[in-house]
Amino acid sequence: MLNEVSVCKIFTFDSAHQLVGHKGKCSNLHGHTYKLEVVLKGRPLTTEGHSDEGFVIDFSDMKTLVKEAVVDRLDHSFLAMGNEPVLETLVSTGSKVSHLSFRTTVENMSCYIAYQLKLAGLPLYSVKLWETPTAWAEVLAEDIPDEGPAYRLYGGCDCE
Ligand SMILES: Nc1nc2c(c(=O)[nH]1)N=C([C@H](O)[C@H](O)COP(=O)(O)OP(=O)(O)OP(=O)(O)O)CN2
Ligand SMILES: [Zn+2]
Repeated sequence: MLNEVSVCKIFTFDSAHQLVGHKGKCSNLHGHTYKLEVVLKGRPLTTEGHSDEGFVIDFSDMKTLVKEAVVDRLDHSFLAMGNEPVLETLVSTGSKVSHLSFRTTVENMSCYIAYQLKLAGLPLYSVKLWETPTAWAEVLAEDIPDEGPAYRLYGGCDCE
């Protein structure tokens, strides 16, 4: 019986957000360079002579799939819950907005990303999202319910 192996690829993206109602400085509009660690788990391919022999997944395919499913959508966008006073101006002036409909904490963002990667069919093990060089949240794929993460939704969202 072949054993499973975890593989990890790291991505970065830059986004702005605002935590309305936060007691501290994060109630201001501000930005982060997020660092995203995606871990996939599976059995390395055993097909002799195949390009992917010995791979759980080719890192370059992983890069394409993760960028398509989440990174390119979030990069250089405003991460919107929907209750931010600046949102209407951003939309009306054509700025890139990710309409997420949940409070854009790093906890919720990590769950959202994990759910999107599961929906994309990746053999996800976990997602770790660094919001700053000193703060991260991590979620295991098995802890994301099939019907989606348990954050409170505010209005409609473009997540699906
Ligand atoms: N549990 C959470 N706490 C906070 C979140 C969050 O998503 N989850 N988010 C923020 C802010 O958006 C932002 O990330 C600021 O965080 P903080 O660590 O306080 O940032 P600093 O730049 O001050 O970090 P230092 O490295 O300590 O200078 C707030 N809290
Ligand atoms: Zn922040």
